[in-house]
Amino acid sequence: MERVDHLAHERNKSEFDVDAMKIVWAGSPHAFELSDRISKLVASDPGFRKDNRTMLSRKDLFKNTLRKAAYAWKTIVDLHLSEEEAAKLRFYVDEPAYTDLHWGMFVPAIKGQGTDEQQQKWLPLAYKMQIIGCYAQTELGHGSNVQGLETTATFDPQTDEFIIHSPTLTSSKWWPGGLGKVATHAIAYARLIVGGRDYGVNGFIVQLRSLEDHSPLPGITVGDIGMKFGNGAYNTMDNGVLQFDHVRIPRDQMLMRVSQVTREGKYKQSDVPRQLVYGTMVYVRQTIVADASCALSRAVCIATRYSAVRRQFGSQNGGPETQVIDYKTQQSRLFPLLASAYAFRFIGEWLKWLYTDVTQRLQANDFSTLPEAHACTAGLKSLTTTATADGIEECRKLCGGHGYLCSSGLPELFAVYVPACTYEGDNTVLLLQVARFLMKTVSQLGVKKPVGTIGYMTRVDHLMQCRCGVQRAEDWLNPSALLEAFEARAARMSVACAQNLSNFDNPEEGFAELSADLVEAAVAHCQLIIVSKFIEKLQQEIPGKGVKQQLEVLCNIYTLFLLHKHQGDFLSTGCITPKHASLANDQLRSLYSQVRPNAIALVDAFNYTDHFLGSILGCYDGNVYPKLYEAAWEDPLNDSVVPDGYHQYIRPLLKQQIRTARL
Ligand SMILES: CCCCCCCCCC/C=C\CCCCCCCCCC(=O)SCCNC(=O)CCNC(=O)[C@H](O)C(C)(C)COP(=O)(O)OP(=O)(O)OC[C@H]1O[C@@H](n2cnc3c(N)ncnc32)[C@H](O)[C@@H]1OP(=O)(O)O
Ligand SMILES: Cc1cc2nc3c(=O)[nH]c(=O)nc-3n(C[C@H](O)[C@H](O)[C@H](O)COP(=O)(O)OP(=O)(O)OC[C@H]3O[C@@H](n4cnc5c(N)ncnc54)[C@H](O)[C@@H]3O)c2cc1C
Repeated sequence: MERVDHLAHERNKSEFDVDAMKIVWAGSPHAFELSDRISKLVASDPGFRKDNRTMLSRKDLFKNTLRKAAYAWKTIVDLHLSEEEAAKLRFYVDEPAYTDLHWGMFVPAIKGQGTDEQQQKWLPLAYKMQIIGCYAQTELGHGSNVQGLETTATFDPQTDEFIIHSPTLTSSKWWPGGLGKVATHAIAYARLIVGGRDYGVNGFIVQLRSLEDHSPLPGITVGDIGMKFGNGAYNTMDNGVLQFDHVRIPRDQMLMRVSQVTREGKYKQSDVPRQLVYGTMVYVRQTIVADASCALSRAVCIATRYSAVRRQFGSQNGGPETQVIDYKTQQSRLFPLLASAYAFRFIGEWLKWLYTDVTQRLQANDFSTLPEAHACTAGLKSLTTTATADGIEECRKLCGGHGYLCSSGLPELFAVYVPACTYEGDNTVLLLQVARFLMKTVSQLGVKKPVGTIGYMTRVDHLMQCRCGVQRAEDWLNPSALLEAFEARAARMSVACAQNLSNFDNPEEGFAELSADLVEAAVAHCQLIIVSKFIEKLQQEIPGKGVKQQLEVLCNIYTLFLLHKHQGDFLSTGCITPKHASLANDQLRSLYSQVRPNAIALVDAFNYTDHFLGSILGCYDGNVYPKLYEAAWEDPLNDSVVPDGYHQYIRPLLKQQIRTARL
C-alpha cells in the first residue's frame, strides 16, 4: 500500500535545508550518521518493541525490561559495537533500566574516585558486565543533605577491613536504581570512621549479591521500594532499599582517590579537594542537561506534528477547518518550547565542553574552575529539567483530549521525565548552590576577578545603571540589546540579594530568610548563561541554506519569551520600561509568524524514528486518525465485546427491581 504523507504540504513550505539542520542538531556529521544508523537498527528490530509497555503488570514489565537489557547487550557484543555506538543503542532502546546506573554512575564513580589500581581491578569486570553496579548514596532519612548520611564504614585495624553498617531505620539506602533486584555491587556512601573519629562521607565498593545464585550476601537485606508514578514509565527500574548489618569489606574497597586509610589505620587526605567525592554527581548533572533537549524535543515533535494535523473551527464555504497550529495562542505556547529544545541542545553541548575542560584541569591538579563547573551543572540541571517537565505537560495539553491517551506517548514521557526535577539533586536545593556561588562572587568583587560565566560581573558598575536602548520592536533582534538586558537583570538581582544579606548579623540566617529571592537570582543567572551560549553559537559559521536564519529566529524567540515571562524581574530591577516590554512582545508575535512555515521541518530535523517517538499523534506521516482508531481496538479491554464482570456487576444492576416511586 502506498504510504501517504499527510504532512507533505507542511514539509514543502519549509525555507531551509533540513538535512543540514539535522547535522547541526546532532552536533556533527559523524554524530548524525551514528544516531541515524543506530536509531534505525533499534526501530527495525522487533526485540525492542515498546508499544505494550503501559499495559503490563509491574512484574511482566520488569521481566520484559530484563529481557531487553540482555538483548541489547547481546546485540552490542554480536555486532562488536563501539562504546559510543553501545551508548546510542541504549538511548534508542528507550527504556529506563539498571544499565543506566551501571554505565551512568557506577562506572563513572570508580573512574572519578578510584585510584589507578582500583580502576584496573574493577573496571574490566564492569565493562564486561561480569559485575553489575549501582550508586547507593541516598537514604530513607537523607537525600539532599549528603553530609547527614548515617551509614557507617568503620575501619577494623585487626582484620584490615571496613565494617559497613546501617545503624538506624533512616540509614537504610533508599532509591538507588538497579539496587532493588539486579545489582551485584554498589558504590555505597558511608561515614568513614577511623580510630573513633568521623571523617565524613566517602564511597565504598560493596558486593551485595552472590555471583553464583544472586542471593544477598550475609548481612545484606535488599529489595525494591515499590510502584512509582505512572503506567509503565519509571517502573521498569528497580529502585531499591538496602540495609547493612556489619558487612565486612577489604580496606582496598574504599574509593581512595580523594582520601586514603593506610594499613596502620592512618587517615590521609590527598591534595585534591574533598568536593571530588561529589564528582559523579557533577558528571551525571551534565548528562541530564544534554538529555533535557532530547525529552523536550520529543514532546515538541509530537505536539507540532499533531497541531498541523488537527483542525478545529474556521471552515469557510465548506472548506477545511483551521489547523490548530495556526492559532496564535497555540503558537505562543508551542514555539517557545520548540526554541527551548534547540537552546537546551546547545547548552548541553557547551556544558559537555566545560565538563571535559574541568576534568582535564583536575588531572593536571588545577582545581580553579571546579566551583564554576559545580554551579553551572547544578543550575543548568535545575533550569532545563524544570522547563522540560513543564514543557512535556504543556505539549500534552496542546494535543487536547488525545494527548491524554497513552498512545500519544506523552503521559509516559512525562512520568519518566518528571523525577529528573528531583534526582541528582532537588532543583531548588541545586539553585541554592548557585546562589551561594553568586553571593561569594559579589562579596569578592574588587578582590577576585570574575571569569567564565560570571565574567559579566566585572562590568557590574555599568550593569547597575545602564538603560535599555530599544526604540522599535526590531531593535530587540540586536543580540547586544538582549544580552545587556539579561546581564543587567542577573547582576541587579544578585547585588540586591547581597545587599539584603549584609543586613543580617548571621549570614546563614540571612541566607535562609532570603532563600526565595536567592533562588530567583540564580534562575536569572542561569537563563543568562543559556541565552549567551545560544547567541555565541550563532556567531560561528553554520552551513546549509537558511539554517542559520532559522536558528536566529529560534534564539530570539527563546530570549524574548523569557523576557516576556519574567518581565516582572526586568521591570522591577529597572532594566527595561513597560514600553520596552510591550515592544518585545510585538517582536515575539512577528517571530512566531516567521517560524510557522518551518515548524514541521524544524521538528523533522530531530530525525526521530516513529519507534523512538512512540506516539501515534507524532508519527512522521501524520496519518493520525486511522492509527488511533486501530490502536483502540488493540486494547486488552476490547478483547471481548462483553467485558469480564458483566454477569457479576452490570447485569444485576440492569435487572434490579426497585419499587421506589421517586426513581
Ligand atoms: C519510558 C519512556 C522513556 C522516555 C525517556 C525520556 C528521556 C529521559 C531522559 C533521562 C535523562 C537522563 C538519564 C540519566 C540517568 C539518570 C538516572 C537517575 C540517577 C539518579 C541518581 C541520583 O539521584 S544519585 C543521588 C544524587 N544526590 C544528590 O544530588 C544530592 C544533592 N545534594 C548535594 O549535592 C549536596 O549535599 C549539596 C551540594 C546540596 C550540599 O552539600 P554540603 O552539605 O557538602 O554542602 P556545602 O553547601 O557545605 O558545600 C560545601 C562546598 O562544596 C561545594 N560543592 C557542593 N557540591 C559540589 C560538587 N558536586 N562539586 C563541587 N563542589 C561542590 C559547595 O559549593 C561548597 O563550596 P564552598 O562554598 O566554596 O565551600
Ligand atoms: C526516580 C529516582 C531515582 C533515584 N535514583 C537514585 C540513585 O540511583 N541513587 C541515589 O543515591 N539516589 C537516587 N535518588 C534519590 C535522589 O537523589 C533524591 O531523592 C534527591 O537527591 C532529593 O533528595 P530528597 O529525596 O532527600 O529530597 P528532600 O531534600 O527531602 O526534599 C524535600 C523538599 O525539601 C526541600 N528542601 C530540602 N532541603 C532544602 C534546603 N536546604 N533549603 C530549601 N529547601 C530544601 C526540597 O526543595 C523539596 O521541596 C533517586 C530519586 C528518584 C526520585
